[in-house]
Amino acid sequence: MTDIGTTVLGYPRIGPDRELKRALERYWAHKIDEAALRETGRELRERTWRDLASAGLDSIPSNTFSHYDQVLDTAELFGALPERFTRLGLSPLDTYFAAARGVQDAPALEMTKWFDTNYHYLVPEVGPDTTFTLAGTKPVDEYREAKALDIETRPVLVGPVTFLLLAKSTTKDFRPLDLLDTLLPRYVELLRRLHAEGVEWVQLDEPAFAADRTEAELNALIRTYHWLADESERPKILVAGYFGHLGRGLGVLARSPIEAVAVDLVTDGSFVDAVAAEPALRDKEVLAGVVDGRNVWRTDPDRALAHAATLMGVAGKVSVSTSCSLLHVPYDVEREAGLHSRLKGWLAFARQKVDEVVLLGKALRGDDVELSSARQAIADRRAATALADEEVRARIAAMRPEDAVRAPYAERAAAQQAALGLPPLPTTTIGSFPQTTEVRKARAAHKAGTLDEAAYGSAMRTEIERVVRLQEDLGLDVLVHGEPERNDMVQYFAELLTGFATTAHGWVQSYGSRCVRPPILYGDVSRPAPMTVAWARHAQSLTPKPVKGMLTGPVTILAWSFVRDDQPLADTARQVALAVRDEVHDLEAAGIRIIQVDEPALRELLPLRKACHDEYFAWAVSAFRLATSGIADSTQIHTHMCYSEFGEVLPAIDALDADVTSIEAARSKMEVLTDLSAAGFGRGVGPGVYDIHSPRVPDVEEVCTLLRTAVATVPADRLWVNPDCGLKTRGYAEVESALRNLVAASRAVRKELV
Ligand SMILES: CN1c2c(nc(N)[nH]c2=O)NC[C@@H]1CNc1ccc(C(=O)N[C@@H](CCC(=O)N[C@@H](CCC(=O)N[C@@H](CCC(=O)O)C(=O)O)C(=O)O)C(=O)O)cc1
Ligand SMILES: N[C@@H](CCS)C(=O)O
Ligand SMILES: [Zn+2]
Repeated sequence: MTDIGTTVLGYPRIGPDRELKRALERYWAHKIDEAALRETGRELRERTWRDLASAGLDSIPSNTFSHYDQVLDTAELFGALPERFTRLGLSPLDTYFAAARGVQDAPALEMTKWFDTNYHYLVPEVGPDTTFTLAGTKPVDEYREAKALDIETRPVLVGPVTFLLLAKSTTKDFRPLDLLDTLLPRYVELLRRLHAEGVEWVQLDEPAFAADRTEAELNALIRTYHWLADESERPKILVAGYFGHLGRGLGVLARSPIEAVAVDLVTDGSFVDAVAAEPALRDKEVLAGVVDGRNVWRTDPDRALAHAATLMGVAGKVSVSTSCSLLHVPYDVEREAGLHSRLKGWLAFARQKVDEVVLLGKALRGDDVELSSARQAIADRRAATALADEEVRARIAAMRPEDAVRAPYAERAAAQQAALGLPPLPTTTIGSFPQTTEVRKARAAHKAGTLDEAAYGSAMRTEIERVVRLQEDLGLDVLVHGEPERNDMVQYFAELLTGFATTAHGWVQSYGSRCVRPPILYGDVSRPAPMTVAWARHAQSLTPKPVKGMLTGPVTILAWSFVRDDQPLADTARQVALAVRDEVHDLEAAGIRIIQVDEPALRELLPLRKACHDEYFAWAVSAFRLATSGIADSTQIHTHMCYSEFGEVLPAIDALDADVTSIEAARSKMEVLTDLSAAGFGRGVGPGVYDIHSPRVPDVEEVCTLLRTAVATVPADRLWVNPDCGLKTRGYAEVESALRNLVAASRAVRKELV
């Protein structure tokens, strides 16, 4: 009889009420000291471990807590923070935060998407001279902390190969993976320390192997786990591969002398067959990731048990687990009093998923457990979502290919220039202006019912007027209304579309202290009424300058929601696209001449495996085009992208056919422009010249330098001047100065043109 275990690969850490977010922001504002911040972290860890232990998991992860990001933690742990931070003379914690957030003379590390999720990690910087040392004790400390509570845990670490594959080289022609042999001895040192501490198991995360990998990278995986396993004074090693199937990585891990492998059996349902066919797993423990760590639907117990059962007899031991860390889902659906009870019955957040794992473990052991309520929930959801919105489906079916095509760009560009008469290097912003405490308080009061609709509307209109006047004063060419009415660029729309539900407490960490409440897309989507027109019309009524309408695109709405898993994403995307299209048409009818449809998640949703790229590009691009066509040539469509490396999606960015694309570029010093030009991109482009991730204010000369670089690559008549992204996370003082410098730089470089 195969032994059965239960575990999860990780857990949320921001706190059920975002306690860590509040403590971090208070610490950064010098309102609490380091001890108080650390105490908040300790309380959250204790709560998590106690919850997981009382739920009945056999193995409990630790070191899943972070003050900002687990990749940054790893860089710090191995003494790999760049010198520009370590030489500042700050405390270790402030050095860590300087790397995360930047300070005036030391720009932060780059931040980018954690695989295909909306979580962002900080990109380690390494070069040929990087030396690693075991500089910290965080995994040991957190293990000890749990042990003192009488809770045995399994420290979780970013695996060495994934760490190096995620790192960025500071030197041309140098591959971070070449540092493997200098990094592995430090991991060995850490394993020894953990062993000496009494740690029985350690988890090394290697999600990089859910993407296509070269022979050299697979060899690095082989080398790593032979090297680490060779150490005799070490805990047992579990390697976790998640966010998709492991491809050839599975065979490598199965043949490595490690003790356990965690596999994701949710993302690709067929992977279970490859795992079952892997003879080298017979002496290992396999963690069957059958509970979805990234979506919020209740697990189908029969499917999960069938998958786990397939592995019995194949592996030495099978444990029921989540497909990935639960970092990507909210804490507890029980708190969602406002959710419709029927929908709530279909959902499982992190706490419920732990119970699912425990229940499935018991069922697999042959215990007499009650599965009927889980089965009933699955059946009820199936029955309910089968009730389609026939009107939406009929509209989609009636759409013809020509409905998603605009006139050639040259014709549109001429019509737009005639209508708008903009100067070369026009200046604009990406949409949001700082979300002040007053704005958030007004929204909270409106939600609580203490500020009525009229008073809330009036407060937002006042804010819009303030933002319009500020932009006029700054001398920007294309204005925005500033998005004060939006809690979030996806949630706002989800609240106004049918087919979506939103939560009150469903916070998920996006990066550092920033969180989102991803909406739950459970049914067919339509737009009952205009969503942004009144705000845009109000802003436009205040100024003769063009005001850009501001929408979120279909791909991003899907990427930042919990999506239905009962139909192809492509079908859901078309429904959302049609709703956005309705809004685009209404904005145009209201006299808005420029409309921006943000698609910052275009890169994020790109499948990790190349074999799936073409299918993705086809539906993602056609959804955007469906959303942005059927309008006059003179109406200018903008799109915007950020927080990603764009290399692989450049052809798709081109295929979107937007008139202007604003794109994050400041930290990478305009590199993206060369890449775009090389990909044949020939429309308007606004490379970000102000890094909004940092409180740093760029000076005029710095922006001029970036613009001169840009003008050397892109003809000036196609070049726009804007920040990297929206300004909602920044404060007014820094934003005003930065935008003033941005406008001054644009004017200065304009003069150099001719
Ligand atoms: C642009 N990005 C976005 C991503 N994903 C999204 N879904 N949205 C994005 O904008 N991904 C990539 C990038 C980077 N990621 C983020 C993610 C999150 C933020 C951010 O600023 N988040 C805010 C929360 C936003 C929000 O929902 N605000 C609500 C609730 C505000 C609130 O906390 N209210 C208080 C009460 C009011 C008070 O007294 O102040 C409360 O509930 O306690 C709102 O405004 O109504 C964050 O703070 O984390 C940015 C980039
Ligand atoms: N229009 C949005 C885009 C963020 S990616 C904003 O400005 O916040
Ligand atoms: Zn952005």
